Amino acid sequence: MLLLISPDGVEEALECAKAAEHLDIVDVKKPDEGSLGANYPWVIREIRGAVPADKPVSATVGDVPYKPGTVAQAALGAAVSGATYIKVGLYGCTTPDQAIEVMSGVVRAVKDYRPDAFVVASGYADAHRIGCVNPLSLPDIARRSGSDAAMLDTAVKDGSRLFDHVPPAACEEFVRLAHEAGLLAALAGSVKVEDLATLTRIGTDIVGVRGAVCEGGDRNAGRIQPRLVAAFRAEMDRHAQEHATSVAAL
Ligand SMILES: O=C[C@H](O)COP(=O)(O)O
Repeated sequence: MLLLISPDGVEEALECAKAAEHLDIVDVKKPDEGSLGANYPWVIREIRGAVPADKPVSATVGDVPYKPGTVAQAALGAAVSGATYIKVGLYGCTTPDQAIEVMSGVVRAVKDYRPDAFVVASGYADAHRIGCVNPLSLPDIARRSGSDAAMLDTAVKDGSRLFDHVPPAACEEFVRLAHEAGLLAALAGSVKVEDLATLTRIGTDIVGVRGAVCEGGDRNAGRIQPRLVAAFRAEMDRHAQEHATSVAAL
């Protein structure tokens, strides 16, 4: 399982750089603009320069409206700024067809510019609270739009977590559908260390965190701490090993 960490700007990205050996993807966002809030192009550029070259930089394009042209142009902006993972939160899409239209535009805009870029179609585990597409429709939306991964995060950061809205069995189904479609499955949403056993067991490819690696577990007031990133990674590795041992024993 890959570890994606979301700093809110250059200062925190530098903290991530200190813990670079423990993480896999640095995900630029602007949390005060929403769960997948987009940051400025120059921030993405600066973070790309600050993070070791072998670590991919991801950028969120925002909690986007159903405006395919606008979103495609914004996604290209993120790619031009140096992000190679482009994450789109399909906040304003109420039907799978709308979401496919938005993601198809993103895929074309980004891959025409950089064919090896990795496009992530993200929905929300708490979609029922905001009226957007159903979480389990994301793998099909990602597949039909030519995206590379399907993701879930939570839209409302009020302390409720991924499994509060999409229980483990449904997350397992999400991962299964993503894999069946040839995609990676990414899961996030106030994920904590105690969720790692389940996320590992169900075959999650990427886990995204912020709060869990911030001081005091506070994604807003706390800052990302390299020692918490290292500790989170150690737990991930421990669970991966335990899981491999239990599978081998079957
Ligand atoms: O993409 C990952 C998100 O930033 C997760 O943030 P969170 O762990 O604070 O919910």
